[in-house]
Amino acid sequence: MPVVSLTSTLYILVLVSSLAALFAFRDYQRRRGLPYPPGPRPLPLIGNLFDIPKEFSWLAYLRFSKKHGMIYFVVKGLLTEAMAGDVISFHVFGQAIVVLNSYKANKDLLERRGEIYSDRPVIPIFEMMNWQWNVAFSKYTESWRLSRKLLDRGLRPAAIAAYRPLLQQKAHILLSQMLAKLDEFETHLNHLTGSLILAMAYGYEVKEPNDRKVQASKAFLQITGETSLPGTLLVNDLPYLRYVVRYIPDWFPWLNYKPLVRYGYNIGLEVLHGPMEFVRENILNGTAQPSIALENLQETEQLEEPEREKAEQVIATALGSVYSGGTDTTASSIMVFIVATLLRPEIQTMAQGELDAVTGRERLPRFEDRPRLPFVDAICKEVFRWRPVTPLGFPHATTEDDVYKGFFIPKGAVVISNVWAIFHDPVMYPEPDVFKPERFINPNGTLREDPVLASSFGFGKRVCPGRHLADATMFIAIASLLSVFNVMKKGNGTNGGPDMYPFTGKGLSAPCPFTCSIIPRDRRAEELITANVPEQ
Ligand code: HEM
Repeated sequence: MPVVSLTSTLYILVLVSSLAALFAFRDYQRRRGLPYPPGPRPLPLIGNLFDIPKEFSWLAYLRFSKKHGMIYFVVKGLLTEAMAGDVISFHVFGQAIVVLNSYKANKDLLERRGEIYSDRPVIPIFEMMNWQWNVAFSKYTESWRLSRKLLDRGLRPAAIAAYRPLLQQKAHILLSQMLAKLDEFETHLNHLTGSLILAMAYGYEVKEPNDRKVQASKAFLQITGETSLPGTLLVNDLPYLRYVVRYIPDWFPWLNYKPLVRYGYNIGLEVLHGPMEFVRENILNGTAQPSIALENLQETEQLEEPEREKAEQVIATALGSVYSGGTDTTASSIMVFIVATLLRPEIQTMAQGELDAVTGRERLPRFEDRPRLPFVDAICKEVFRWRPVTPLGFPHATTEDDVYKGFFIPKGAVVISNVWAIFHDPVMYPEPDVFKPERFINPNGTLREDPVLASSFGFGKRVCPGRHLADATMFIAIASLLSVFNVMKKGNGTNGGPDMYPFTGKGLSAPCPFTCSIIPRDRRAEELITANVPEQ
């Protein structure tokens, strides 16, 4: 007996080693001997599964990047370090993951070679929830192009400029809500960004602070953030698992995805169809308000079936993607501003001085004031840099084999932009962990433009279509808040360091719940708020 079992063991060993050697040989042939970008040594089969942490992976990627490629050189007699490990790679169950840690590598690949770097990886959990319709997760296909064209048209700078009165009105509502319930600032910020997108996209007016449509988009983005990155869910790293998970009993740990899939599936349907049904009903009743949906639906009227149905599907998917992707990102960025103000209160005083000089405290700030508010603008820029809410952007995928700096990047590789690494490079941004809007002010007091900051919104063909809206919303919300409110630490404690305000560490990085005092600056501020409450 023991002899038979020894023989079988030997057979298995020989088979496994031969298969491994065959795969290694075929992989070597495919790479034409070129190496993959540097990275930690993978273990057999599972690869680097345990090297990629489930939380704050941008920090781990930055560490690996330094470990695998810091170079040192002398500038003006000083020993200077720079990152050469700007492209690193990992393998998880045979899937190549390439992380781009510098602005240059992201521009070179995602933009200049955009034709082969603009796909999205298949994320099994999203397919299980039936979320492939979403523009952000869609493969690089013709239907993505159609939805994307609609979004680029509806959210282009000229279109956003036309929405300025609406943006100002929403900012004034924010101020009045803050005044009424000072402690509920997070709810008010979600209301601001959610109601703005729902009004623009569907002509839907949010009335309740906890409106169901706003909650649904928040839930959608939260699931996205918590499940999309490599290393967060086993089923994403080992896609074949999706075919067996339905047979796994509910009590089984790690692989019980059924509740998540059910929840995500329902939220997905709500986001995709809910607001569109609202618009269609209103068109029938003759009460539809101007919106991107209405404008596009009217254009489809002259089409015949099935073209008309297809066009309506493009509108629903494009707007469902905007509604699900644009709410929480902007609201979280304004929350970052509040945390930054708590850490550096003098920033608030400086910005208020600038605002008061422009408005004379006779009125609230407007978009036309922006050129005369460089410091407020610098605060918005520094918020994006200091704590980017999407520190790893959203993963791209390659559609062809490629070679960069002598390294092989295979077709189907997941490509991640480490925006955090770009924004925390001490050579480009000295003292990167300090919130310092001053870094964007020129010695003559004007605003210093920094093209690198655009990285907050991704790269190439998949760059965020909502970036102009996000930028405008951030400016008007921050300028309006600063002009009438003081943000202060609650109680009489010290302001502490950045660790006092922890951030979430999966996909989307937003401040964890915190308390603070947001109170009107004085009687004049209260009068300005109440005099500007829009009629609803
Ligand atoms: C502070 C606010 C925001 C940030 C930081 C942000 C960031 C991003 C990033 C990093 C991407 C991925 C880009 C890439 O793959 O290279 C993205 C994609 C996207 N964003 Fe935003 N975004 C914000 C606001 C918005 C808003 C307001 C909207 C809608 C009005 C929006 C809609 C989208 C959509 C639909 C995509 C998918 C694009 C595609 O795959 O073609 N985002 N965003």
